Amino acid sequence: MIEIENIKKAFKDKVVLKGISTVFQKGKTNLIIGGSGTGKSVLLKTMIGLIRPDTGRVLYDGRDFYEGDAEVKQAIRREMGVLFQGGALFDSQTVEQNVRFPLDMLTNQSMEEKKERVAFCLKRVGLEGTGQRMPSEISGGMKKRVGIARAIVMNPKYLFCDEPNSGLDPLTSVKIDALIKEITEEFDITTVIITHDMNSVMEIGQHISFLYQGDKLWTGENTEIVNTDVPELQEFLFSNKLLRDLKP
Ligand SMILES: Nc1ncnc2c1ncn2[C@@H]1O[C@H](COP(=O)(O)OP(=O)(O)OP(=O)(O)O)[C@@H](O)[C@H]1O
Repeated sequence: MIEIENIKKAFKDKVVLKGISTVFQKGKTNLIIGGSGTGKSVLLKTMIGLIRPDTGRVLYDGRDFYEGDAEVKQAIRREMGVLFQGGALFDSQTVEQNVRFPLDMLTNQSMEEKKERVAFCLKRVGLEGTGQRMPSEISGGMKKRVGIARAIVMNPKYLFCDEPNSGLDPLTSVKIDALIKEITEEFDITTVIITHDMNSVMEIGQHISFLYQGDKLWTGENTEIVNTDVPELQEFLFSNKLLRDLKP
C-alpha cells in the first residue's frame, strides 16, 4: 500500500499540486486520471523521487520515503518497478539485455541466475524466445511487453506505469491493460497507472483518483464512476461518446 498525504508542489509561482491525499491499494490497479496538464505526471514523479514535493508525505507500507533515513529510501527504490511512456528501451541492446539491465546494475547475481530470471519474466509477458531480437525488430505492443518484463524483473512491490497505452491500437491496449492487471494480482503488487484512456478506466480501474487542476476531486471504482455528481469528472468522462451513451 502507498499512502500520499497532502502533497503540494509549485514551480516558481505556478502551483501544480494543491494538496493531494489518497491511498493506493496493494494487489490492485490504481489509476490516476485527468485531463492534460492537470498534474498527473508531476504527482507520479513526487512518488518515485524524481521531484521532491514542497510539503506532504509519501508512505510505502508505512515507511516515509522522504523523511526516512537514506537506507530506507534506497530499500524502497529497489522495490519499485517503472514502465516508462514509450517503453524507453535501449535500441542498441537485445530484448534480453534490456530486461536484464536492472539486475546488472543493482544485483550481484550470476549470469546464469540473471538469464533464468529474464527468461521467466519474458515468458510471463508472452515473449518467450524473443530475447535475442533487437527492439527495432519487434512491434509497439511487444516493446511495451519488454518494458513490463524489465519493470518486474526485480520482483517489485510497487509498479508505476506512465501512460502504458500511448501509441498502441485499441486491441493491443486492452491486452496490455489485462497483462498489467494480471501481474498486479498474481504478484500482489501496488500498481499505480497514469492514464487518460477511458477504456483503461472501465477495464482496469479498480481504484481511481481523478485530478483536476492540481486537486483530487474524486476517488472510487470504475463500477461507480459513471454515477458521479462531480461536474468536472462528468465533463471528463462524457467527452467520450461510448460513455455518453451509457450515461445514467
Ligand atoms: N519541471 C517543471 N517545471 C515547471 N513546470 C512544470 C514542470 N513539470 C511539469 N510542469 C507543469 O506542471 C503542469 C502539470 O504537468 P503534468 O506533466 O503533471 O501534467 P499531466 O496531467 O501529466 O498532463 P499530460 O496528460 O498532458 O501528460 C503543467 O502545466 C506543466 O507545464
